[in-house]
Amino acid sequence: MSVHIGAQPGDIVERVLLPGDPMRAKWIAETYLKDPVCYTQVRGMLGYTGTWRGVPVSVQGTGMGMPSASIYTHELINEYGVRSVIRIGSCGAIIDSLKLGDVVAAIGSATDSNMNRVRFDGLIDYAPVADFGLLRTAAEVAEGRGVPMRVGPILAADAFYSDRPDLYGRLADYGVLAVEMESAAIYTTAARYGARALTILTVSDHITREERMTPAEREQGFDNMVQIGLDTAIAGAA
Ligand SMILES: O=P(O)(O)O[C@H]1O[C@H](CO)[C@@H](O)[C@H]1O
Ligand SMILES: O=c1cc[nH]c(=O)[nH]1
Repeated sequence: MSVHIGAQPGDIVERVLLPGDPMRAKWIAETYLKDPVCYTQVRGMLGYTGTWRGVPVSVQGTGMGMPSASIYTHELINEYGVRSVIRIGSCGAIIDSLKLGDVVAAIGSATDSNMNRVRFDGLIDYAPVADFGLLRTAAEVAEGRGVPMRVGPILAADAFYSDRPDLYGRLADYGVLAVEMESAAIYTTAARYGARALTILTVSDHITREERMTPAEREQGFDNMVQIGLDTAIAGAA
């Protein structure tokens, strides 16, 4: 086992879905995967492996925020040989044209996190981006399913409760679609260790309209996103 994941070598397969919420990982495993096996309960951050359309897939909770997500992404890639990670999360819409339940894929992730400033000594504004192959596959899968999926940049924020909500409006002026809290760290960690990463999100809140899903909807109301994530994860392996 690694420091934060209680799995043995071989328990986790090379393609992993990453919800922030560990209870969403449990729901996905029990709802979509065949013969799911829970391989870790360390810190309550549940992880499962099963099969989707006959192909082995793992699903691992990451917790909230970039420090937590980067721990799980690092250990999955470096300790368990994971080659592709697809975050499936909730987000707050920044732009007006998104509504609750809409699906978003993050082509790139702006961030207020200090982690990459430390990495590059504050000299470079590193641009965390999605793997193009995964993004293209997800776009094709969404289209094939008839699910409109908005592709664009998002914000990965350290704070859920921001003291600077005025910045959301400015980000919208620059085409930033939505805010969540992990994508920049997952994209950066995957890039650093030669793995592929994508973030797909479902709009659970609207930042300016003050609309929001219930906690139960955030845990289990994401069918379109989950199935796009699963089909994208197994593309080429089926
Ligand atoms: O629904 P998840 O995947 O946890 O993602 C979003 O929800 C949490 C905040 O409520 C943060 O983790 C944010 O990124
Ligand atoms: O990080 C997040 C996730 C969902 N909704 C938000 O407003 N922020």
